[in-house]
Amino acid sequence: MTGVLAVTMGEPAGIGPDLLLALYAQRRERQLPAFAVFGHAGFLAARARRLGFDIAIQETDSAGAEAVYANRLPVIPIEGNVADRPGEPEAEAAPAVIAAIARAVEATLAGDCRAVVTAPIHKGALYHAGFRHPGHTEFLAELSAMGGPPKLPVMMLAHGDLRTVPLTIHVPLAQVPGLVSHELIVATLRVMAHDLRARFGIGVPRIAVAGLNPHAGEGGSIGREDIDIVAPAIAAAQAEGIDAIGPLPADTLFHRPHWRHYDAVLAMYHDQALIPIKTVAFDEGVNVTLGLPIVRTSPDHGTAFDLAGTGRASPASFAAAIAMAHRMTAERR
Ligand SMILES: NC(=O)C1=CN([C@@H]2O[C@H](COP(=O)(O)OP(=O)(O)OC[C@H]3O[C@@H](n4cnc5c(N)ncnc54)[C@H](O)[C@@H]3O)[C@@H](O)[C@H]2O)C=CC1
Ligand SMILES: NCC(=O)COP(=O)(O)O
Repeated sequence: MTGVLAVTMGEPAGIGPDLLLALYAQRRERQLPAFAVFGHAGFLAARARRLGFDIAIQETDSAGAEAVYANRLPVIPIEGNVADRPGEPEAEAAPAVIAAIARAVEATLAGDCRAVVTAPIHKGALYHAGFRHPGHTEFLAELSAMGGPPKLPVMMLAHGDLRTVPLTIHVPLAQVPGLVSHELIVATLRVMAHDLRARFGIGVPRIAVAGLNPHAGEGGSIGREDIDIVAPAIAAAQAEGIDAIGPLPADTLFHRPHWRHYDAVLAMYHDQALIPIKTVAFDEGVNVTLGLPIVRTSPDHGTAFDLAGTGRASPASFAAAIAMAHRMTAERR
């Protein structure tokens, strides 16, 4: 697999543009693989000036980006109304934010780029502008399906050997019990088992499944979902040869000696999965989407409007996302 990594510009009012510019400025000392930014060139130049970066930007296409990268930041131009106003999201920028993601996926599916690394989007700002996907994860699945029915995308947060997956993602907590189903658990375990092998090189991945209820239901006295739904789904996955165990109490599962026995944890909802990673590794955690025909990674943090345009945001998680996308595609170059 040849070419650059496709980095999307993300929410212009957030820290994503600051970080990708900072990483380009530090590309040599960090030994970063070549990347191109799918974004608005004028906006990126303005943000670079604001932050005091002496970065030359060159508009190009995916094929020309690798040759440009050594001396100029390659930008695959996305047109639109994108202003340099840190901390002030504007609905007019939303079409360019969305188009940057769509174009990056298109180029990667076509084999012109190696993988997609997304800068954070502000979900509220995009919903306001009519974006109908909960987040990148579901949008990427739809784009990757190229008009067919989307496959199940699975969100994983990863740092070292701690890897967590939320079964349900951006849904109100009140809806979670109704969404925890036999089919979704088995399908998610299949994707995890497959991609832990294919993307992470783990021969026989061991997956722990967290219970939905406190103490995994305490034998049914604190909710029956773990007995009626989660346990039978794990048994069905085991019958297919997937090394899954549970349901285990979510609070003690993340006690360090415990999670080290597993290659990944399937949690039942967003915060159950993301809090452990963001507690131990907010600076270096990576969000990686499983179940796609392409590699997609992202920093684990969001748009941090409070830091945008200040130069104070840490690029470490973004750098880790780039490094993971590089590792996952390097052996196929
Ligand atoms: N992959 C994506 O597109 C993601 C998008 N988001 C979106 O970001 C928006 C804001 O979300 P929040 O919950 O406020 O989380 P956030 O991660 O943007 O900020 C939480 C706190 O962490 C700090 N922080 C974040 N990144 C940092 C960095 N690189 N260096 C230093 N400090 C940093 C912020 O200043 C803030 O105090 C929401 O719209 C959310 O949906 C959140 C996570 C991922
Ligand atoms: N909390 C994780 C997050 O918001 C990232 O979602 P996505 O945009 O990667 O689907």
